[in-house]
Amino acid sequence: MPLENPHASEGVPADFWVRWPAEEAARYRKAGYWRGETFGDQLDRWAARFGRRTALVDGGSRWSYAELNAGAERLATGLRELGLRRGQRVVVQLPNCAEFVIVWFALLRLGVVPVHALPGHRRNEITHLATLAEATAYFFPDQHDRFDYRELAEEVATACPGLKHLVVLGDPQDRAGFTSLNGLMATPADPDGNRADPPAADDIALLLLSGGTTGTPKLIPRTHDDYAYNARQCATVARMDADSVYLAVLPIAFNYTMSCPGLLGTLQVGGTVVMASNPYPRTAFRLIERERVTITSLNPTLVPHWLAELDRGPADLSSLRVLQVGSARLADDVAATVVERLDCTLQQVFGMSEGLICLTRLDDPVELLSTTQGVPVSDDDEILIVDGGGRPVPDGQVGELLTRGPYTLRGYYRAPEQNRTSFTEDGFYRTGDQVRRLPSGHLTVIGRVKDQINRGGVKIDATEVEGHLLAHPEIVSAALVPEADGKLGERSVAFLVVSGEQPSVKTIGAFLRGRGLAPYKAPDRVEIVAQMPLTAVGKIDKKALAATYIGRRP
Ligand SMILES: O=C(O)c1cccc(O)c1O
Repeated sequence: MPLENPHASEGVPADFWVRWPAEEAARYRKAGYWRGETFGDQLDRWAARFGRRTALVDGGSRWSYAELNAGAERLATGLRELGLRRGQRVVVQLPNCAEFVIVWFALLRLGVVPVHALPGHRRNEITHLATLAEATAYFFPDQHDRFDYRELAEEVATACPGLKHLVVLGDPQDRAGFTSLNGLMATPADPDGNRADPPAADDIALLLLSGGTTGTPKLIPRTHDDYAYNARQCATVARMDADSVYLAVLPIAFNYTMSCPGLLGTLQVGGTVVMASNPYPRTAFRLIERERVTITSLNPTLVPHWLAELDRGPADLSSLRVLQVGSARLADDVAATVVERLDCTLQQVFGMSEGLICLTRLDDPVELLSTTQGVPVSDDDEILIVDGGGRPVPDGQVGELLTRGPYTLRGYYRAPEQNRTSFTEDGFYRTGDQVRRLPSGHLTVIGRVKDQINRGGVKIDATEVEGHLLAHPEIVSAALVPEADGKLGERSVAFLVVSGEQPSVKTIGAFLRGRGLAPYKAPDRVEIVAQMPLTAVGKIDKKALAATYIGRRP
């Protein structure tokens, strides 16, 4: 099956992915946004330029740029000998560790496309991703966070006959059909072989996951060209340089941690990336002290834990210059506290794996730093803020954010139906976020129109969970609705109409786990109702549910 529809650039709906129109692509190249350089080539260039500088720190092990490149070279050779080829897709589900980075660059050097699964995903999600992407391999750890991924891999392999290779980081336990990642990483390098059939810079480099609102996770194609630009712009705005030390606290598979500026933004300026193996502030503080970390990124849920850890005892965070907070709305008062308590610059981040990234600028006045979610990172990010009828609203008024630009997708991967509704005819992506724009260009996130719960920065697709709830024999009707939560920002409430015995949160959670759903998607609260309020067109009226049963204030 061809990976792309050759007519996509002529405006014909693409089955696989939608390229930017030729005119825009030419403009982005001319402007120097798209540089025609793959991530494999970038790693070569960085290794030549930054050779012995430290690229990566993971626990006690340190990798120079030259060592990172050599490691990626060996693994790429091993993966090629295993049979992986340019254009194939693989599911990668690895925690924050050096191996994630080596796997990522080895794959991209060959033009094999990683699908960025999250550590919390389980049978249902991984099976869906592997099936949708027609993946030929699955990379996973032996164990992580008290979960054994080897069992999961065996279940997934049964459900996905197309998965030829199960590549495990750590102990394969002699399980049949498992390939040891460490073994592959010891392959003698064949650099020429690895470059025999290189990808193009405007090919899909990776597939990110959408937060989703339509029942099943969607895949976001990102090219070498556009993703490198994303990382570079964010690194410039965050004023990163070769002395920057970035601490990866949130899952590395997140777009936020990968390239806003994250891992990729740091590497392209010759800085150092430090992997935190867990998100606890104590771990982070120790690493900040030891490695003299200069920048890290958190979500709003972690912020109070950091402040509490500061209260607990002295910590030397003097090296920290920028604290990014994003992936959910940071409350203005918490932002003000961060500005006051931490001797570094708060940088609010609002963005999406689909593309557009907004950052507050380091020299923004405190008022803007603590009440807005920043300005797009590219001069060519196009922003429209529209009312329900699609008409632009004046500055200062709230509307839905639409966007288009040099690193914002033009269509989801293999989702022609979805693409008809997620994009305007002229290629603007409908973000589903409600924002307000100040005359300075700063955006403030007010709410959302999409059917989603943002649970501590992790997005849950309400429709997807409702579909699973309806599979329960006694659930007649189901609606998942966000509710304000002091710790998570939002938590999920499942409103249920049931025919038999009333299920509890616990039994519902167990039921969903049994269906292979990621545990974070289970409702935090269950509310049984006699019947659902309906809208004029007969859909469940979630606004009415929220108004009746949910306190508006946290
Ligand atoms: O949700 C966000 O704000 C966000 C920020 C940076 C990068 C992302 O992918 C995001 O989803």
